[in-house]
Parts: sequence; C-alpha cells; structure tokens
Amino acid sequence: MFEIKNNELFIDQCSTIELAKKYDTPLYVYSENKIVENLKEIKDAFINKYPNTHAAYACKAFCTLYMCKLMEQEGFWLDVVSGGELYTAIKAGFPMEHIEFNGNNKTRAELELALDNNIGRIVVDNVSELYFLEKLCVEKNTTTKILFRITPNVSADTHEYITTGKKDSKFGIPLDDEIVYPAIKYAIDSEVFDFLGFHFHVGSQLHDNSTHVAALEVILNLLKDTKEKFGYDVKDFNMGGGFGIKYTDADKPIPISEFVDPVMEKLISFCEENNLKMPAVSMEPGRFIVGEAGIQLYTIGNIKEIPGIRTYAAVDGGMTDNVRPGLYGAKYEGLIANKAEEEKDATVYISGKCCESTDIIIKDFKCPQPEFGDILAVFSTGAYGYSMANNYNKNPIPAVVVVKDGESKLIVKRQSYDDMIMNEVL
Ligand SMILES: Cc1ncc(COP(=O)(O)O)c(C=O)c1O
Ligand SMILES: N[C@@H](CCCC[NH3+])C(=O)O
Repeated sequence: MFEIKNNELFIDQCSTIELAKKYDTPLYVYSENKIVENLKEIKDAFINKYPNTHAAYACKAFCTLYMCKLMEQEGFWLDVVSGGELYTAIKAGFPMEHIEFNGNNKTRAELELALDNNIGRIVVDNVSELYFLEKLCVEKNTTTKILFRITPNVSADTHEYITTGKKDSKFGIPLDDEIVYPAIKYAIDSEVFDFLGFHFHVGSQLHDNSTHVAALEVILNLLKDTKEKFGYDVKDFNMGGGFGIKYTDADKPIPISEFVDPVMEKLISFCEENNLKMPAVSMEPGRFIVGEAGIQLYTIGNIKEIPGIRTYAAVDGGMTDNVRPGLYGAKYEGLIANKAEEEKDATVYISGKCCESTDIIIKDFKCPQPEFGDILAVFSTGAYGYSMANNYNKNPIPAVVVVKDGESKLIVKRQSYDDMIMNEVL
C-alpha cells in the first residue's frame, strides 16, 4: 500500500504530495485495494470457511455512498445505526434485504423508514423497543425479522469509552431471567415478528478473543433455554464486531480467524451435543475493514517553540476531522510525506487548529525538522475519522479521495463555507 520514492510517500502508487496539491488539505485518502484485502481476510476466515454465514460492514466506521456500493459488489451486508446511514444505503441502491439496523434508541421515523423499505432485520436493543416496534408493525400492517441484542455481562480489554458488553451499559437487553425470557416468548408469539435470535457486541479495538468467547457462553445458554422453554430453534446469531487494528507499534492485532475459529468450533460442538439446530452466524466489523486503509493528509502551518519545554507543529485540521485523540486519548503514527527519507531528529507535538487544548493529534512525534508547508500523513485514520467529523469552530469537513493502482477519485467533496450555513436562517 505504501512506498517511498524520491523522499516522498506514495499510497497505492499515488504521490501523497500530488494528492495534497490536487485536492487540498486536510484530506482523507483511502486505498481501495487495502479495503478489499481486509474483506478478503473476512471471507477466507469466516464467510467462505463456514456455511450459512455472512458479514455486515458496520458503516458507522465510514459511511458513504461509495462504501455502500463497494460492500454490495463484495457481497457484504450493511449494519446501519441511524436513519441517515439507512438513507445513504437506500440512495446507493443497496439491497435492502441485506441491511441490519442496530441502535439503542431508534426513533419512530427511523423505524418507519426501515419497515417501509423492508430491511433485512432489526436488532432490538431493549424491551421498550420491542413493544414499540410491534405497535408500529401493527399500524403499518407489516412484519419484520428481529434479533435481540443481549448485554452479556463481560468486560472487554479496551478503552472504557468503547466497551459495550458490561452489565451497566446503555446497550442491549439485560441478562436477567425475568427480563430476557418473557421478551423471547413475546417475540416468538408475536404475529408481526420473525424472531431470528441473538446478537452481542462487546466492545471495539479488541486485541484478544477472550471477550467474544466469554460472551458466546451466554448465547449458548440462551440457545438451549429457548429450545427447552419454548420449543423454538434459534435461527441466527450475530457476534458483533470489535476486531482491533494497528494504530501504533504498541497495537498487536490478531487475525480474524483467531476470533472466529474458537467461537465457531464451540458453537458447532455445543449444537451437536445438545441436539440443537445450528443457527446462521454473522458478524459486523467496522474498524477492521476501513481503519488501516485510510490516511489523512494535512499541511503543517505554524511552528511554535517553547524553549526548554517542547515544540508544537500545527496542522490545518484537528479534532474536527479526527476527534479520537481528544476523545479517547487515541494514538497515531505519521510521517512528513515530503521528507519521507530524512533523518528524524526532531520530536514535536502535532497540534490541530481548533480552540481546545486537547486538540493534539500526535504527541512526541519523531520527524525531520518540520517546516511551514510540509505535508503530514497520519496513518490508520480510516475508521471513525470522517464519520465522526464535525464543524466545530465552523471548520469545513475535508474531502475524501479513493486511490487505486495510481489513480485517484474524489468520493466526497470538501464542505464549503456555504454548505455549513446552508440550513441557517437570518
Ligand atoms: C452494535 C455494533 N456493531 C458493530 C460495531 C463495529 O465495531 P468495530 O468498528 O469495532 O468493528 C459497533 C461499534 O463498536 C457496534 O456498536
Ligand atoms: N467511535 C469509536 C468506537 C465506537 C464504535 C461504535 N460502538 C472509536 O473511534 O474508536
């Protein structure tokens, strides 16, 4: 994906310096080949290896018309979490039967959009949603397939802000007998639901499989109990996403197969031993698919030296285009793309341009002496960068470009000042 030629960084045979000139900075750049390579790992380790499986791209990581199209071409489903994401998929012509809808508080309008478009399945996040969704289906004289998102009471080894499987979580149906079993019975008996089964998502940026394996135990018991208590064979099980990627050398991601194999082996043998029908199995990774496939390009502006303390090199973007360092203390690596082969004899803080002291993109960044006008590339910014971008300080959201085999294509135009005030009224 990366090459260095004549002191310049190239991505998929495109010079990052030329990309910065052509499209301006800040700029999001994605390697299509890398996305496809990541999808291939999921196909090899999961979809093509085990029968009756599918993977949905959790498009919250990077939701654009382009990604919807690519996922369709590659045979992936989509996991959406809002009306806006669903609308993007609709506009991209994505097959509605391959969409699943997650979220802890889907609004009436969002659920109506889902029902009106006959999407593949709705992941019911709490009991209150179960009743509300049933009411909507009755009103509309329609039916829908549903899964239950279960909170499996497991703690993932990741940043507290991105763990989601703990008992005290806003996500999922709590694992209390008096809540979960009546809900299952209600869903099975309802005339408007086709109750498919269970879903969990335990957290994000995980580097080991123990949380998935622990959460599976909970699901296995539910499969057995659902059969024993209600005579019902669970048809589907979704193991969520969360597969970690490499941001810095401190990250040691494991292959997808190390998440999938223990889960599948255990599930298959449990179903055999307990005489249960093997359910269809799915997953919904986001970060893994796009994270390492994306980089960001910035232009370095002012350099501020504080003698005896440190040097700040400021870039023309910041927490508006990548909120993760400010929000989670996330760490990134980068390279001065026009000085790619030069000795790294300086250590600086790369600061953003927003009016917040936490707007620091990389701390203790080792680089050649930075200068006004240098182009900075920040790696592994493909997930939750563009999708969490915002207009703080009325900074426009940058453009997005896809590169492939030496060619580049604009897939999202840079916001203009007019775009930002378009919906305002004097
Ligand atoms: C329900 C659900 N599914 C899938 C994902 C995708 O997670 P990741 O990008 O870590 O694979 C998330 C986000 O963490 C999620 O909340
Ligand atoms: N947005 C988060 C992860 C949350 C994923 C959605 N549950 C991140 O950047 O790491």
